[in-house]
Amino acid sequence: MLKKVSVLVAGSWGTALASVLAENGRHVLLWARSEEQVQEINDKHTNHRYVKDVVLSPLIKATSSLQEAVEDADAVIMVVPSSGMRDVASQIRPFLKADALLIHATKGFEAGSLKRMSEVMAEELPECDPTRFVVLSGPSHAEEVVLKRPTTVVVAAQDLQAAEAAQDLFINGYFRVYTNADVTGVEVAGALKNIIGLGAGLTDGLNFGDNAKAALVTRGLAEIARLGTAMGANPLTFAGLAGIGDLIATCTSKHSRNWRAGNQIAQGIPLSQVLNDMGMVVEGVKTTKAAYELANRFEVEMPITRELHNVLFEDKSPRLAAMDLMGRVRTHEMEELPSDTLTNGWK
Ligand SMILES: NC(=O)C1=CN([C@@H]2O[C@H](COP(=O)(O)OP(=O)(O)OC[C@H]3O[C@@H](n4cnc5c(N)ncnc54)[C@H](O)[C@@H]3O)[C@@H](O)[C@H]2O)C=CC1
Ligand SMILES: O=C(CO)COP(=O)(O)O
Repeated sequence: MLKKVSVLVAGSWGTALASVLAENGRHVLLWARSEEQVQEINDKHTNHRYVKDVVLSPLIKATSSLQEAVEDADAVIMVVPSSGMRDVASQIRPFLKADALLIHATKGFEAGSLKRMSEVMAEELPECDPTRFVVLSGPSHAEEVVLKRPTTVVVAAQDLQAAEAAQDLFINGYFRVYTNADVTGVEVAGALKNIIGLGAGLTDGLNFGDNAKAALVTRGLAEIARLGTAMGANPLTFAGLAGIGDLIATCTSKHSRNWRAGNQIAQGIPLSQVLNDMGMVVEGVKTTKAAYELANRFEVEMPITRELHNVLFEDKSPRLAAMDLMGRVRTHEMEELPSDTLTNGWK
């Protein structure tokens, strides 16, 4: 029985996941970095900056002490931005029980090392069994989850019992949780969909229309699956919730910070201002850089990622990037399949 459950940290997604746990009758300890936020959550049962107009369950209590949050916890849910994962994982190491169920719901890679979040956790938490690390991902905007709108996610772990323990912890009538064994695929899909979400915001901002967005999502999925497979993922994972599911949610929703960032860039607003004004994490920007580097490392063709990289970091005009994408050398739709499969049907 998982008695003490903690969520790190009290941003949008951490607060939404804490709400699901509270709905399931769990007492949740939510780590917040500022005393003001702790007081707001404990006294007013709100977390206004991150989840507007929502009254939180009294079962959610906040603390600013990582030690208090993690000590004796049976399950710890890590929902820090990817840029903070290593630091927070190293800080909790002295307090974390080695057999605690460790779940992360972060969508990104570590900048520089290009490591997946579970790899970063494994390095910083060597006492814990990495086969029991769980990643939770899928189409799930915090804004809808706190309103108890029907949502589906996937939890992946190498160890089936760990995945099922995470499934038991979160599943309820509005939050349906599926299991999967493909940790790499679920992590890669969750991180890379944000790049395409940014691209969808750009596409919509440039009024390119529905055909262009459908193309972006479909060809985006193709390059996500290409890199993911090269990194060891099961290609089928990309047809699931963490793959096409989250692409649909991110590319079609105005809740998406990545979509909104892309949309603002299309209006000519500088990236630094977009990020500053958002006041919340836009993982897709750093992930575009990481994926561009991963594509080079694994020698995988990722044209959308490359063009977006050039728009974000090389000052390329989004219209020129779109023209260059459309003008690429002609190719087969399933170019990554073995050549005998490609010619099949034409013989
Ligand atoms: N918001 C959403 O709907 C969803 C978000 N996610 C993912 O969850 C992760 C967190 O995102 P959100 O909660 O949405 O972000 P957010 O911007 O709403 O909140 C971020 C939180 O992280 C804290 N923080 C920032 N830097 C930190 C650091 N270095 N160390 C510790 N804490 C730090 C902030 O104080 C804030 O509480 C991201 O990887 C995101 O992609 C995943 C699914 C849904
Ligand atoms: O991951 C998300 C929905 O599944 C949230 O997307 P954004 O970070 O773009 O808001």
